[in-house]
Amino acid sequence: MAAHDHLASYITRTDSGALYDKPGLDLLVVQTGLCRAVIALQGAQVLEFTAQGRAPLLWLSPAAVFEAGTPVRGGVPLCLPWFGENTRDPAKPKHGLVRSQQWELAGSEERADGSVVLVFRFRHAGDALFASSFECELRVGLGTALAFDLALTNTAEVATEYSWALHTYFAVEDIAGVEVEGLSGVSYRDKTRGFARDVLDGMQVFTGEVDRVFEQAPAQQTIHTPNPITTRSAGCHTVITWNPGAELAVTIGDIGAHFSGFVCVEHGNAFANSWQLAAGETAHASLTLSR
Ligand SMILES: O=P(O)(O)OC[C@H]1O[C@@H](O)[C@H](O)[C@@H](O)[C@@H]1O
Repeated sequence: MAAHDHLASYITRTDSGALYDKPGLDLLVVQTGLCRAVIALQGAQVLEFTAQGRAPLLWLSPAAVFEAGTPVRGGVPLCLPWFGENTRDPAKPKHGLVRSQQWELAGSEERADGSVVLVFRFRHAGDALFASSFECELRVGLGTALAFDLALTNTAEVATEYSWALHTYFAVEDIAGVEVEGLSGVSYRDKTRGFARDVLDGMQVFTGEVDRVFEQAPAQQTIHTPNPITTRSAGCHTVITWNPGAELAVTIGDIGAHFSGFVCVEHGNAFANSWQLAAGETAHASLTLSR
């Protein structure tokens, strides 16, 4: 594994000023024979991924804000240690704390197939936002597909509940034509109807605001849009489908009229699938995305 202070030749350090003309965040650009990726050290958030000869996988909002402590709209933010509103204290930030904090690049590895893996670490000491201490390792695999391996360790002395999701924004031609296959027959909670329960019959389509949490979801989905996208997961039992639709999007500063260019199909463990980790326990999950 290459030490983080001697970057491998395929990694370039840059910042959001140089890449997006919006200074504020440190970025890594990875360029290999198989792909190009841009990753923010804040949140270990992959912002762009394009496999050689393929269409870009991810959507990064043209209106994204690049400021320390502000989540970047697009790519693959990791929401953790809680997903969505904090149920015990709704005044706390939505989607936890790791997406808006700096991570450490702990190393990188090259695989025989030409793919590379960047290893990111984050340690939380335990504070008023989240009492238990924990450690996360996120391994980001960059090859013909984009792959994530998450290891979360509860380093606190008490058992703790964690909910989380890799909140992927996929680039689509037009949300109105998108169909997500692989969730038919699965029970979901509909956030647009007070988390009422329902069961999806057929494809998930997006004819307005969609905000659904599928529990006990299957391990594979296909997102039908020009250049379809495949998602495969292991150990992720919750899938969230989200697009705000035109009306709500105008109230979200970093989305606005751009809402039709993305669909969020998020993978993790939340609600009934949240992780209960004993003191010292580590849990693992993985996700592979390709187009
Ligand atoms: O604006 P945020 O905090 O990134 O959240 C975006 C969306 O994330 C989704 O996962 C939630 O289900 C939505 O309810 C939420 O609006």
